[in-house]
Formats: sequence, C-alpha cells, structure tokens
Amino acid sequence: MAYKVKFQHVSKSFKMYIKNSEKLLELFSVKKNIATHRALNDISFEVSEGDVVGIIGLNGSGKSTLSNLIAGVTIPTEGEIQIEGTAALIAISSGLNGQLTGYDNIELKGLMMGLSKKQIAEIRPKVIEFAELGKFINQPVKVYSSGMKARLGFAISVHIDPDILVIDEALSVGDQTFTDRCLNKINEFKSKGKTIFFISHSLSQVKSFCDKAIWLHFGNLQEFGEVETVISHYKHFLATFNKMSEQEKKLMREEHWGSGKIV
Ligand SMILES: Nc1ncnc2c1ncn2[C@@H]1O[C@H](COP(=O)(O)OP(=O)(O)OP(=O)(O)O)[C@@H](O)[C@H]1O
Repeated sequence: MAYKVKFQHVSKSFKMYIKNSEKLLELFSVKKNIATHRALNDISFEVSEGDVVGIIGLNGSGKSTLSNLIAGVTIPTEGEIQIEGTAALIAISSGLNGQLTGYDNIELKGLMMGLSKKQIAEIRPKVIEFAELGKFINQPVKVYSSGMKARLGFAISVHIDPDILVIDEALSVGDQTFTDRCLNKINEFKSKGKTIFFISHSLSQVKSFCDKAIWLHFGNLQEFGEVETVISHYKHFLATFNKMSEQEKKLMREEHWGSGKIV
C-alpha cells in the first residue's frame, strides 16, 4: 500500500538559548556557538493509509516533536519528510489563538487547513455542537480551561476531516464523557480508513486503538512495529527502569539531557 507518511533520516535539534539576548546576538551574527539539543535523531519509518499508530516513550523522548513534524507545525533540521494529504494536529495547545473567541478560532484553523469560507460555514455549527462550550464559544480562548481548549481543538480538527489525524495527549485533559465522545469519533475516522497517530502515556488506550506503535527513547527510534509487540517490549523496559535506583535514573537522564549545572 502507498505510504501516507514517510520519514527518512529525520533529526530535529533545538537551540538552547540561556538568555533572550542570545537570540539577538545570534541574529546579528555576534554569537554563533549556541548549544543545541537533539530532540529527534535519525528517525526513519513509513506509515500507510489506514494505519493507526501509537507513539509512546518516557517524558522528553520526542513524541510531541514527532507529532509536530508530522502535522507540519515545525520543520526538520535534517532528513526528509513526505506527507500524502492533509494532516491536522490535536494537542492541548494546538494552534488556537488565545486572543480570538472560540467562534473565530474555527475560522482561523479552517483557513489554515485550506478550507474555503463556505466550507467553514458548513462545519461551524457541527464544531460548536460537538465542543459543547455553551456561551464560552463567544469568549476569547485565553479564558478557557485546558479541557475546554482540548474540546475546541478536537472538535475543529475532526470536522475539518483531514487525511491524517495527529492526536497528542489531547484526551488526557478531557472529562470522561468528552473523552468517550472523542474515542467514538476517532473510531469513525478509523473505519473510514484514515491514518491516525495517537500520542499517549496510557498504554491501554494505545493498545485498544492502534495497530502499530513507535517507541521513542530519548530522541531515538527504539522500535516500530505491531502494537502488541512494541508495547510488550516497552513494558519490559519500564519494569527494569522502575527498578533502577534514583541515582541510576538520574545518570540516564543526564546522559541525554546534560547535568543541569547552572551556567
Ligand atoms: N522549543 C524547544 N526548545 C528547546 N528544547 C525543546 C523544544 N521543544 C522540545 N524540546 C526538548 O526536546 C525534547 C523532546 O520534547 P518532546 O516535547 O517532544 O517530548 P515528549 O516525548 O512529547 O515529552 P512528554 O511525554 O513529557 O510530553 C525534550 O528534551 C524537550 O525539552
């Protein structure tokens, strides 16, 4: 089957500015040697139409960075990403403008995803109905709780009907009724044969939804394959990791994140 998402040797590094003034100095080429952090390192994989892929890994392992790259929110430092079709990201803070009302954010995100004004007018009532934000739909998003932002973000993204849906922990802040409704909607997507990426720390949710999984370990692709196999290897790793002493865990983190010395 043809690929929908193809990563070839993709890496992503972030500059680690210590002071804001460093950005300015770099802009004027005064300071060139800014430290970087490699959040993703030489990632290659291929995902086909209809694949539902869980992304798992410890905190800071690169899951959100990967989802941002798939959704085109950010670009890689190295390597090539090929995406067939439109991708929409649902994350707790995904692309909503805090100054605008929920109502206006529907238009903003719709336009960003390439919808016409007519298409936006068609989906707007469905988004409002799904999000169930009552009078808050006319309030600026900056006054929303994180669960309310997730409701709006989820409602907009699924009604835009993208080819590829990237869900980054967005369900973790929703209450049970909303999470159930989201899960039903994701199942609808699944049955239409769309491609879904599902980032979650809930291994049971990943197992029940996904057929494949990507396990990231401090920016490296540890394993990509059938969900059952990857989860079982990850659980095995977690069992060993959890038995490690605090000192051993600290050393492991320091190996990847540095020592955190005040500079
Ligand atoms: N803009 C940025 N500038 C500097 N470092 C960043 C930036 N964005 C992410 N990082 C770093 O990249 C690494 C990967 O972050 P990412 O958010 O992708 O991890 P994650 O697996 O989603 O983590 P979590 O499970 O905690 O949500 C982390 O060490 C993070 O601090």
